[in-house]
Amino acid sequence: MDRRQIAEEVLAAVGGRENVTANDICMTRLRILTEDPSLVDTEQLSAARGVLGFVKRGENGIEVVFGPGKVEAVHEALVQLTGVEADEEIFDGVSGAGPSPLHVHITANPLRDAARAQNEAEDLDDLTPTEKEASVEDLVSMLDTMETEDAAGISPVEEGNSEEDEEEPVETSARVLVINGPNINMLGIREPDIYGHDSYQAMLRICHDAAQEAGFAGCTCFQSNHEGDLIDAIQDAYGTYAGIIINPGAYTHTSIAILDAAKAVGLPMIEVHISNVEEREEFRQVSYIRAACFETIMGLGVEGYRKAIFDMAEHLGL
Ligand SMILES: O=C1C[C@@](O)(C(=O)O)C[C@@H](O)[C@@H]1O
Repeated sequence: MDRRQIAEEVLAAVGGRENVTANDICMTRLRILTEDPSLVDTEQLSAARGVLGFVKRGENGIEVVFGPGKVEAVHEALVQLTGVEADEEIFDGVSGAGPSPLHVHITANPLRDAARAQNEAEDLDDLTPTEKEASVEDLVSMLDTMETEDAAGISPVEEGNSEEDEEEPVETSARVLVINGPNINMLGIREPDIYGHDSYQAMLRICHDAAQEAGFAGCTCFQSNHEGDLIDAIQDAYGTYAGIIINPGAYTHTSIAILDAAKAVGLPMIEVHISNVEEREEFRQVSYIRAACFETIMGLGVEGYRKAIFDMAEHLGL
């Protein structure tokens, strides 16, 4: 991703460099004040590469959402292109509307398509509680058959590091991806003395519930017995998910390629193992993925996924 090209695309969408009167960044957002807000083309903005969504602030302000770790580079390029230095007080005194709902641009990929399907189906507000239950169940089984359960999504979450963020919390669209490697789909059947009696379905339910309780907008569970599929899932998560919970199964101990994919996308990751691998065979003592994870949870059975999701939410400031 060429940061300068992205900054140029963003600038073109907000009415050109002359239309930018001030700018700043926070964790995942590029903040821009425009001279003439009517020149902002939100469709064009949504289509700009790397842009996950935008939030309008007051009359003239707009926050453009990028994945974590991307916004600084784009901001740097934007400052160079506009010659307008960052101003931390950019939105001080911006009156009027609080943040508008987050508009999200989603480009095609299988996980996102699953997300979109669920997002549409997840519009449960006008259903009765029983209908809601039923819809969630239907959805879970539908997405399970695709080896993907649950919502996928969109943007990372930002930390409320400014005063007005604390006053006007933006509803998050942060979604978490749970990736499981080979044989995890055999939970409940597979060596129950080591992995317990809880089924894979039970684990999916834990993830789904935990994600909802922890404040995520959704959760996708993906399982594959194939290394390349796991790598694809990690790559597809880029720009879509706020964080990844991963149990690579036996690939934990062998796969440099999965580690490389994790490092490539740079998303916050937690490594989970159902069993306590530290107390097992010598060959399980190596974990390649650990180098890309900020936390490892092991030996808690399927409950480890719940902890991971809550820890991820805390890490993201949800
Ligand atoms: O498949 C698995 C499951 C595992 O990752 C766990 O969750 O405990 C531990 C791995 O060593 C093993 O190969």
